[in-house]
Amino acid sequence: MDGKRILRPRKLKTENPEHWAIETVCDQLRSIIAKSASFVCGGLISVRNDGPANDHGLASPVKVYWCKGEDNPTRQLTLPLCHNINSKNASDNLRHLVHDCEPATLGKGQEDVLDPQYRKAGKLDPQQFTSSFHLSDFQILENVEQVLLPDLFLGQNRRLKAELYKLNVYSGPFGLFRKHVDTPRSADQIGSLVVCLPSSFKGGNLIVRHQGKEVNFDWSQHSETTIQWAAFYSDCEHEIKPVTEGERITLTYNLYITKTDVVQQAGRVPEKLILDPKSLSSYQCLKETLMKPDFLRMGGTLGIYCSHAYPHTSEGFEKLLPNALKGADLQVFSIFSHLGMDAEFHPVYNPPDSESVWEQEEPNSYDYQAFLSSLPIGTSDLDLYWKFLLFSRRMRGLEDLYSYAKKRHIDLNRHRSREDPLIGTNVEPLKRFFESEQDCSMTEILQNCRDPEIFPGVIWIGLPGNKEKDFLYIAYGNESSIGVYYSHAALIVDIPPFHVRQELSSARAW
Ligand SMILES: O=C(O)CCC(=O)C(=O)O
Ligand SMILES: [Fe+2]
Repeated sequence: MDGKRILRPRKLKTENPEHWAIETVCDQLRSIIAKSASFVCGGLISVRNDGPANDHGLASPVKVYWCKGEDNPTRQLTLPLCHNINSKNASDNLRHLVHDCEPATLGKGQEDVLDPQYRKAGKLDPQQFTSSFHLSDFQILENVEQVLLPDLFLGQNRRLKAELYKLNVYSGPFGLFRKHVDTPRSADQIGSLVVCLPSSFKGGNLIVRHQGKEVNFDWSQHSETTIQWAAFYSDCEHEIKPVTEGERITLTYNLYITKTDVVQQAGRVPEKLILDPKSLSSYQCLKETLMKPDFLRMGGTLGIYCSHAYPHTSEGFEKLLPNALKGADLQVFSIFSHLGMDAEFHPVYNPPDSESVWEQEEPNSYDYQAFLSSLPIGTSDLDLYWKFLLFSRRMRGLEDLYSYAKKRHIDLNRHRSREDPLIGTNVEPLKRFFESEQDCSMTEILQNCRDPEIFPGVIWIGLPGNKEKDFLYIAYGNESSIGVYYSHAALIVDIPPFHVRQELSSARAW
């Protein structure tokens, strides 16, 4: 599929208010996804000049202790350097720290490789060092939770857990880390946190990007006297520009989501910190649209491509939903849930384009007439056909539309456009080596391996950006092949018909 094309709701031939209202809600959703949610945050803590740490949020100088191996002495360095009694010793210790670090690797595919053109830095593993810096002294995780893990629906109780990952030193004049995305270590990893210790350097900006937006952290100016930090979702691309002078010394942490139990009262999010989805500006816009009778009067389905990447084919990911949702995806999910509508996370498969079964059909055209003749309502009106689909969803929900068609031998496949994605029934772990014995087409392999569902008439919003390996296959036959099939992630939202929305709005006080 052409990734650059904007997927708009299919334009029907007649211009009517219903189609106009669909366009409006799609634009609103696109703008929620494009602008509103945050993907990164950061802060600064000044180090006190002297005297004991006071309660004005100032930090004590940071002591770092490290030992390169059993035969080596344990060394200590206090940062900022000016806090050491003997400045000559301090500079020596800083040199020792730089020297004792091993070259830092980077993840390429499944491997960790050394490539100084791409990453030039030193590292110590957590078992080789300790420090007097503790995130909890400055409530850094609580701050990060407010931005990256806002509690948008009551009872959610998700929290962040940080695991110290490395100490890194990026030294001038060539220390850098080019554009990359951090390798998630497990299904519950949601972000990365970097804490820059007080040590003078120039350059070394950290730039974090997500969907065309970027945040540039220039820590050089206050590098000598402050601790500076940044946290971001792990799927955001980021880079460290070259350090031109000095030593940029960081502690990096992996951030994981955890769900606190109600029993663990201490871990509960205080009620005052739970954001009300109604306070989001996008909530108002959506609510107004949903109250318009012209918008999907008979109900319908939206397929909203996720804005962030998820390890949705990692073992155990399904259990983390919806807690694992990030940024704009969380906002979309919370708003619809709050309005009483079903929003579900599903893997989505883009059709194997080259398939002859789809090639036969004109792109973008449904074989309405053929389908209509197989329908009990016996009408040839396009709009009624459309409404029939929506109506059957109203009656029995999405899943039943599929089994309805199956029972009556209605081949939905024939009525889909070549471009329509297929929706995976469940979030499932990566399937390794599905074997197909004869000459199987890609469609058959996909269908046998995952059995995704075909829903004509889903209104797709956004772009299928991030993809995950979904299954690996070997197809035997005349021309045997081996390959990987990817899936995207989307939120599938069932929009009830207008009269049900009216009931929901009064029952739930929208
Ligand atoms: O030091 C930083 O600012 C970011 C470090 C980083 O991207 C990493 O360790 O993967
Ligand atoms: Fe990184």
